[in-house]
Amino acid sequence: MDSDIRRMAIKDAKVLMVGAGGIGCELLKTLALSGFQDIHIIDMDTIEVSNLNRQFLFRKSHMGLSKAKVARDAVLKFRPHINITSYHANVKDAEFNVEFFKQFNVVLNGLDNLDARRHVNRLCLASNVPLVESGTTGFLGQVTVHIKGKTECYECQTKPTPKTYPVCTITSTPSKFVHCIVWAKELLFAKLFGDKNQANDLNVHSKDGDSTNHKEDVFERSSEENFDEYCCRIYDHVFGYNIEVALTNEETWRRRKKPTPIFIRDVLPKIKTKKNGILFENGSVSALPSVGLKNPQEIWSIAENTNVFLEALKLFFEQRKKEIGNLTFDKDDQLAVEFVTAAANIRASSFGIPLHSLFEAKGIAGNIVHAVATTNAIIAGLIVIEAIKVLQDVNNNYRMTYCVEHPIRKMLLMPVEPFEPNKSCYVCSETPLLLEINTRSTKLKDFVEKIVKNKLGMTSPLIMIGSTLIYEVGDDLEEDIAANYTRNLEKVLFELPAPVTHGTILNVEDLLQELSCNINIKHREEFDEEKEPDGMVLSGWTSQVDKDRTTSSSTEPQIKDNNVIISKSEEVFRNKRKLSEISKSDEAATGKEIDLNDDDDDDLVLLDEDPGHSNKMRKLR
Ligand SMILES: Nc1ncnc2c1ncn2[C@@H]1O[C@H](COP(=O)(O)OP(=O)(O)OP(=O)(O)O)[C@@H](O)[C@H]1O
Ligand SMILES: [Zn+2]
Repeated sequence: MDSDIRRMAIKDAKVLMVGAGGIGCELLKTLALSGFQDIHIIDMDTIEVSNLNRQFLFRKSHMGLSKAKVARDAVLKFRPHINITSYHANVKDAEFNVEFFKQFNVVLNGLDNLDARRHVNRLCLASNVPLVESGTTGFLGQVTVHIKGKTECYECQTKPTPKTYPVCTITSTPSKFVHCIVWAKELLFAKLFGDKNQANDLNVHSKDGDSTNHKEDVFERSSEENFDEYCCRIYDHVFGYNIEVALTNEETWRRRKKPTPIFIRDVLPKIKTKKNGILFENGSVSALPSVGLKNPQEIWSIAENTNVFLEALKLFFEQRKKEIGNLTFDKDDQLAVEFVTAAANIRASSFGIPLHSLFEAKGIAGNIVHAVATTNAIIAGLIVIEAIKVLQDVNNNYRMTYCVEHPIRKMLLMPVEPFEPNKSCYVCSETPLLLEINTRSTKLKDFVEKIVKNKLGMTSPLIMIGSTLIYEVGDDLEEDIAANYTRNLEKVLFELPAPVTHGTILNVEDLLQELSCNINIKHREEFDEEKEPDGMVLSGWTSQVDKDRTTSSSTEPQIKDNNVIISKSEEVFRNKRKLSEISKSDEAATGKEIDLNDDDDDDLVLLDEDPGHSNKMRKLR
């Protein structure tokens, strides 16, 4: 009987899948094999070679084709009689509005970024369609269920920001290889190739507080300097001179191992002139061939790192001149990875930190967590289990399930009961927010960028003050109205047609997401540049970002990231949050605390599996 009900629920269901990547391919296959007959799938991407190792519905011949379409065709080959509709599009496109979402019984996410997840969450709330959300990071993964009014929504909990490091650790006292990587990409790379106007703490300060940056133009090449001379000078400055200056701060080294300055003359007694790097097939430049290196898994000697550093630096100036001034580190930029690896290794050597291979350094610099196909398969299976429960809607026994890397209570899959909606969540509970802002100096455009788009995640916002419409986004706006909005963007809040002052309530609405939110304005004259870099503070719904900002400096190097990693680290965090609650019962049973929230990401904590030693923990390095 039960199985009949289940079969009917599955057969009659119309489901929307968002994302046809690692999780999506597994999910589409599992849905089809479980008896689902009407599946719609949205993915904006085309197939790349890097997808083929785990997105098994795709073959080499599919490269460049739509993921959604190819996934559909592949599954129809073994389930020809079911309906699969594919959309090669961004889920944030206007066609996927509330009306579109309403036709589905459940929405299943297999996405890789926060932005799209938040958007789908809002559309599911607005259309009252249950959402099964998922994510994986290597061996870790999770499936969560979000049902309007019954469970927390995807945004009820604040999201953590990527891990940051104290400025002084990066600039003066690195103790781990990751500190050298952050220094190499966020400071050195940024200084040499990035936006010159950005704050950059590359130069250390001597004991009298004087910066080593005597000459403003220490990183500029002078007209009489050739490239080889310039590269050597930069090398000696950052690895030699700067370290010598740092050593004058005796207090710093009282309890620490002193670093060793490294000058070119110590590493490469005779500098040979080398030929230029060669162009890779895909057009990217590499310094490796000309310095006689090819194995990315090998750890280079300090002389080899020096050669790579000098060659890469030269190649940037000779062959990628046009990009200089606009570059930010990108893990897919071969030359940038080579430069950062070499620079990080030379610095690591100076500080007595073990060196790493290009492959390892790239992983650390790009925050790459290698995908594990089995985790995606397990997560896809769990999504289908939860989707079936949602469709049957019998006894509300939904579970948030976390896939962990090491057994906890001998379990690798940890089911947790869902939480209730957070009453102060501005997304599902529509609670008002408070914005402290200088209404006399802040322009509307700053409010739109920093608050409406970045913080509130709105894509098609409309801003009202009382009954006055002051800003709106839309393709079909009449010319004079659009021009009026553009003028408003340049106005200070106080000067808008309906002036924003202390006590004003702004209404911000996203028409596509059907989300509306009231923001109470509190005028404030001064903001701390370091702690409140936005020059405005949104509260009521406290985001992790705000919390972190108040404790760290604005110039603090951050592991900035692509969406993949932000969303993935967030999933790890969510795992930890829920698991820390599970750990409470373990704590009671074992009398020991399970340190799942251990901040030091080098330490893994594992319960001893031997029942005789069940209250023991091992700390793995
Ligand atoms: N806004 C969006 N609209 C539609 N599809 C999206 C959107 N954002 C992300 N996706 C899709 O979600 C999928 C996520 O899959 P996955 O995490 O495996 O990433 P990937 O891009 O395939 O692989 P990787 O990033 O690991 O190289 C991708 O296929 C991506 O195109
Ligand atoms: Zn919520």
